[in-house]
Amino acid sequence: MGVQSKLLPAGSQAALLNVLSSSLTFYLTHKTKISRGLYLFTFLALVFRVRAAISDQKPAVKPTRSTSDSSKRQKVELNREFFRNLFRLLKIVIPGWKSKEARLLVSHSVFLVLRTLISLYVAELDGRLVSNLVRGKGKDFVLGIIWWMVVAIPATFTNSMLSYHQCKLALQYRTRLTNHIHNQYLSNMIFYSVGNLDDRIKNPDQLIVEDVRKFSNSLAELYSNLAKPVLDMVIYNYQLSRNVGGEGLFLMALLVQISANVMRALTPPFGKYVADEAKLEGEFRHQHSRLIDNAEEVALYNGHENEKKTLDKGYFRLIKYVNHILRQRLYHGIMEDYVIKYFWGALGLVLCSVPVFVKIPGAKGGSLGDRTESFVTNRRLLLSSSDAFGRVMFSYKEITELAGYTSRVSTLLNVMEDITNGRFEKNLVSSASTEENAAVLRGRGKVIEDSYIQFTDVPIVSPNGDVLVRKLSFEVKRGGHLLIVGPNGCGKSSLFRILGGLWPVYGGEVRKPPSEEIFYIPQRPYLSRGSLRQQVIYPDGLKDMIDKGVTDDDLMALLKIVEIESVVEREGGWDVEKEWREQLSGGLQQRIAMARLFYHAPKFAILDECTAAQTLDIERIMYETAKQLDITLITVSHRKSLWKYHENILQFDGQGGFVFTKLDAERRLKLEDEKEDLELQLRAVPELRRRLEELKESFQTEG
Ligand SMILES: Nc1ncnc2c1ncn2[C@@H]1O[C@H](COP(=O)(O)OP(=O)(O)OP(=O)(O)O)[C@@H](O)[C@H]1O
Repeated sequence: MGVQSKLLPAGSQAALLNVLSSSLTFYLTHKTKISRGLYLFTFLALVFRVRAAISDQKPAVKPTRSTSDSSKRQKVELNREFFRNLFRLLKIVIPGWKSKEARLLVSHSVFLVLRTLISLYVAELDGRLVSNLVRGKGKDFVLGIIWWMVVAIPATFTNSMLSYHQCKLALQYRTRLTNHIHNQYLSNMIFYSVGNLDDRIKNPDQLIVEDVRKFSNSLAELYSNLAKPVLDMVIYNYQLSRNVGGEGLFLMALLVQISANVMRALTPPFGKYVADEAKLEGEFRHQHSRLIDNAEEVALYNGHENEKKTLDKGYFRLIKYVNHILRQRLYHGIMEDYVIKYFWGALGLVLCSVPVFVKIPGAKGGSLGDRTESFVTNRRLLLSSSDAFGRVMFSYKEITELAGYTSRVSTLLNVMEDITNGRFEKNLVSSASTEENAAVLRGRGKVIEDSYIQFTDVPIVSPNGDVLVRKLSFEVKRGGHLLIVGPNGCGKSSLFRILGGLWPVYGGEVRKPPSEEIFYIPQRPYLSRGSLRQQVIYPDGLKDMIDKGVTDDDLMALLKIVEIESVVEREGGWDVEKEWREQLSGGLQQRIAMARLFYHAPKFAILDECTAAQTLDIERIMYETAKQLDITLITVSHRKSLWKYHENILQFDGQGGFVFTKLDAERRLKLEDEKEDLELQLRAVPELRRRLEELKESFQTEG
């Protein structure tokens, strides 16, 4: 069944609710057998409709690791899945009956009831005022106006409190949800896994910032947009049925129900539209973020034309979809306006005319003043009632929009939960399906905490299932500095990702010290937001630094080692905050990272091409200082100048093979030089051969 039909029952339930409230008031005002029967019938009809709307739906498919496009599975319907997701989110945003949110909801509800009662009183007052006017009772009229102004004080206070409560609730919901997501997102390295090990979420930033806000607003709005009109409908209808008779009201409600059913059949799937639009907005925004992140590279490549095409394409996709939604809203708006405002308005006028033409038991007499008073009061009640009913009708659109945001936020929570439990969805490379590789992917290895690093038969597998090395074995004991070499893409950095716990261990055994004893320095070091001091001590904060007894002078001494102490003065002191990534050159960033390594002085350090932009002199200072600090080094580098600082070498061949052996740097350098000489000589052989042929030819021609 399509999405469309699932979105509409809310509208027809609103209509049915109206019939129910009419028949209830009919029953209350005319306690006859017929009215009781009508009430029971409509009540049961409503119950069945709600049950059908829920049980009609099949639960969504549970995701498993697969290569399919998850967006195809995304459903935005008012089904069991939606209610389950909404309930789960409600438990997060309203954690208990004693929570601040619950208290806010209660006081919000009190103001909702208060407002309806005030409106009811105002309707009566309005009727009395006009009646006094028609009868020419000047004194009563003036007193009525003064009273009207007095009543306006609690009325306006109530209105303002209602909108204050709504905004406050939205803010509270957002705070709860954002805290909940941040707690999960920034634990177990989920922020890394969401982007790198799983394909389901393309832009978590959009989900956390935009969709959570929209969900919170939508939820807070829905409560006031739904609770108040439902309450209004019951109270106004009760009052109306006393004034105009229950039969007329019931008949009108029935006609409204029929027209609501017609509208139901013609309403497009707005919930799905909202979710799809948010997704396209996210993609477009992500493309802009990418351009900002890589602005320098794009500018130097003169790649703006290419980038413009990508951005234009992203915008065009988004805008094409928004236009489609706009058109749907236009057609739907025309139909909705006609039915709700004009058709139901006409029905209302007919209803107001009932007491004029029919004698209602208990109603006021037939003088012009009485008729005017009852007409003005009834018309106001009817307007309020139909406005309330209209809002319940309109709220199905809001419910479906809420369904869209619920679906997006729930997807984020589901993916984070799956990742925490080790379940990923990622498109796999074709080689992953071979029997041998599939067996590797099915396996699970052991991670044991120890005082040194050791890999025993551990496969190196990329997140898309590419088996780079089938069984890797090596070890790094304290002081056993290791050099890792191999061609591009052979899995050198992947080894560190497994060591750092970013990628799963598919087999064998990994022994490693706790993560705080291993430090990582990449080629382009990470510089956080914050002061210059924070760059040196990252990920420590100022408090950690003080607790460790380290002072700014100590930090300055570290910068002196790598010869960049002048940076502090040049940049305006330790406390200056800047976007350091843009402020400092690549070489300076690398030296800050070295100072950071000396500050933390971990037991093991992984240096991934981290001296690429440095002179041999600085490189020497760095390695010698690290060794003095008793840091065991694991280096990835192609620089021969670094060999002498290492005891062992792990050499990948790029075909899945590797050698782990002792590194006798001097002997190896000699061999390497000899090899290079021979290669040079070999390269010269064809040229020598050609020269020889030429000489032979000239001998022959010269006889
Ligand atoms: N997040 C990821 N998702 C999918 N594949 C990845 C991911 N990260 C790395 N890979 C793949 O894993 C393989 C090994 O990458 P790795 O970064 O370990 O190479 P490397 O040996 O360090 O190369 P280089 O010397 O170029 O840095 C590459 O084919 C790369 O495309």
